[in-house]
Amino acid sequence: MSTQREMKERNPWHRPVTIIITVIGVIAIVTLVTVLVIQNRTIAQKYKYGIVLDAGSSHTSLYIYQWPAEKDNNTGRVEQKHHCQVAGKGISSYTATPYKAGESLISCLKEAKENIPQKMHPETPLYLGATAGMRLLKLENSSASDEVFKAVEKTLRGFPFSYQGARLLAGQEEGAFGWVTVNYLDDRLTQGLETTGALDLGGASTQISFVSDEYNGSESPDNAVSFRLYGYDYTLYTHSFLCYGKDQALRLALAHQTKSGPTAITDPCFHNGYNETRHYAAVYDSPCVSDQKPQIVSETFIHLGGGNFTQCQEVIKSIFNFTSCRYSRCSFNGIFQPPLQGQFGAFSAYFFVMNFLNLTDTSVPLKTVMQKLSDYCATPWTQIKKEHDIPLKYLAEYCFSGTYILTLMMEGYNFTSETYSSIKYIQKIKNSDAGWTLGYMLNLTNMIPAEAPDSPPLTYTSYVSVVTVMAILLFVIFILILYSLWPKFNTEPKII
Ligand SMILES: Nc1nc2c(ncn2[C@@H]2O[C@H](COP(=O)(O)OP(=O)(O)O)[C@@H](O)[C@H]2O)c(=O)[nH]1
Repeated sequence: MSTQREMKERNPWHRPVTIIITVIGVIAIVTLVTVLVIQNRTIAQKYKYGIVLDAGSSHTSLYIYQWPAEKDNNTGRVEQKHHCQVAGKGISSYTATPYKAGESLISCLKEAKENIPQKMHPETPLYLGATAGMRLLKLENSSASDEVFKAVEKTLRGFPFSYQGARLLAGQEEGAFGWVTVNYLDDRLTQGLETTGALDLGGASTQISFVSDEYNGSESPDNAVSFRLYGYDYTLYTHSFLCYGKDQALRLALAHQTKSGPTAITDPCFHNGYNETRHYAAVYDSPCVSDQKPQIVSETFIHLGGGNFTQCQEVIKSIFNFTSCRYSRCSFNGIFQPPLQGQFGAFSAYFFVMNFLNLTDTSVPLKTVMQKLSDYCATPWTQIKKEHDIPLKYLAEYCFSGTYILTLMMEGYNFTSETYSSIKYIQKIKNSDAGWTLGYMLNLTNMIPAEAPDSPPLTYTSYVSVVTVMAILLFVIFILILYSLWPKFNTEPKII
């Protein structure tokens, strides 16, 4: 002890040197870590934005997406920042007053202005895609559809965003972009993992899209969409059935039951006690059923409920045509479909309906699911109305919609009681809605590269951790070297 004290006393700069080196070392480490963390945070807080309007048959939705600015054209995750549901019906319902289709979008576009920083407005791309509602309107009245598009375009151009066009999506695009959305959000594309199929049920059309090892696009090439994403090649099977969305399918079912022009029908897909007067003109006012319109005996018919699941299934089966198939295998209506493969995500109305019916758990045996739906359909209308406080128009249709979903899947697409559990009913994946809009924007902004981008070997967090640990290690080694040199320092004053 006394020798040490003597050494310190004889070596006047011994303590100050230690203190100074320690202080400098600590300052260096703190500075290094602070710079790394601040640098990281500043970059991550800068976002870019994109807006997509989904002009569907039943309504229009606006989605705002955001992604970290520095991860443009890279693997950076694009996520949904905001969703706004446009009040009123879909744009295809404004044929008599097209300007109102444009006006209907204004409040959601104003919300978009509030949700995106002002300085980013001019560089925020704005897209509108219209689906089956407008596809039907175009078939029915092409000039009316043009007028609606013009009105919508006028409104969109009046906002400070970078307007990129309003257009009608083809059925294949709707199916393929829904598939891209699901697999992008599930992080399957960057890693080349086995993909998830996509089942989308809208109001006017329904899409099925999946990759099958037994499909390379040579049989029925119209159903093939090929992609190269992140260095992996995909040949996707996709088909969109126009008129088989749940609202048009209900018209097909009603048309089937009223083809002889009766004044009343007992519909097994509606609850016992249900009783509504319907106009023939309204039921048949769609290109999906207009050619089946009976010679009218009366303007209206009484729509009574029968509440019978099995009979409802029979009615629904009759809207599918299973008789002709010119391919090796078909789903229905003579449309080719390869064997089902892998997991499937079922979204949009698949989710709304099955969620309402408490039937989203597909690990429950299909037999039990059918029994529960059968019990629900057999529940009297007065009791259903007492138990649920939602608009009666929607409430009345869940027995039909649930039965339609199961029949479409089992009879139409050929799922079995064994493969039913490969379906997951989904609404959102990591806070972004499942649907075609995200895939559409990713494609149009070139956000998914064909080749795998050169990514740094470490994630940013690992990089910061490694640099910090190495800095501390170097500092400790530096101190140890210094200590090993101390005897030399200590002897010098002694010599003096
Ligand atoms: N129960 C319920 N049904 C919905 C909801 N949103 C839409 N639907 C219905 O689900 C169907 C499909 O809706 P959507 O996917 O928006 O189809 P689109 O309008 O054709 O694009 C339509 O029949 C809608 O009326 C919802 O939040 N709840």
